[in-house]
Amino acid sequence: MPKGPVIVITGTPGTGKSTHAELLANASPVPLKHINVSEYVKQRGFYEAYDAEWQTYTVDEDRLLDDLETVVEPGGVILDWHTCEAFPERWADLVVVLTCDHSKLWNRLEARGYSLKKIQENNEAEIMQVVLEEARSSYPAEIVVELQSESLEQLEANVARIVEWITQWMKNQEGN
Ligand SMILES: Nc1ncnc2c1ncn2[C@@H]1O[C@H](COP(=O)(O)OP(=O)(O)O)[C@@H](O)[C@H]1O
Repeated sequence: MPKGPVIVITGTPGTGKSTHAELLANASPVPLKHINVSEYVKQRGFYEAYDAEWQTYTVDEDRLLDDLETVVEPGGVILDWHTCEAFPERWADLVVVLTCDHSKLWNRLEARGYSLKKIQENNEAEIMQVVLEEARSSYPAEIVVELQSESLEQLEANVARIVEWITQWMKNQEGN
């Protein structure tokens, strides 16, 4: 039996993935290992190059996924990344897509010191719902949940909702 579910938390940069993942890891009824995939890629050198113009790393997906497979396989993991289509469909028990009003998102990314170009790119992606579409085309509809992340109230409610989902998931596992 898996140790716990595998929860993908995705969304445009700045929507609140890491904030949600940290709170969720603390509040979860089963231990969940929070993997911030961007940090993981940097720490382990799973990238091919650094693109200075876009201030991003070109990820070596084969190496990343090979490594992550062993981490994800036992279960009990939160995968926190701004994209989700690279993960094999079978990995995820739940895919949470965070969304945020684009003007609020703009302010968050500005506060983070992103270049104007990068803010614009992400802002546009949020307006076009790029990550949501990606999640919907990569996973079964019943495991994809869209949650708004614009206020602290929503943050708390979202975490509580996912905790409830985990509790139910654990019960279903016991029943199997
Ligand atoms: N629901 C929310 N309400 C208010 N502020 C939030 C919310 N979610 C995230 N933030 C703030 O937005 C910024 C970006 O959040 P972060 O979790 O780092 O985003 P991501 O991991 O998606 O890039 C942080 O300053 C965080 O405190």
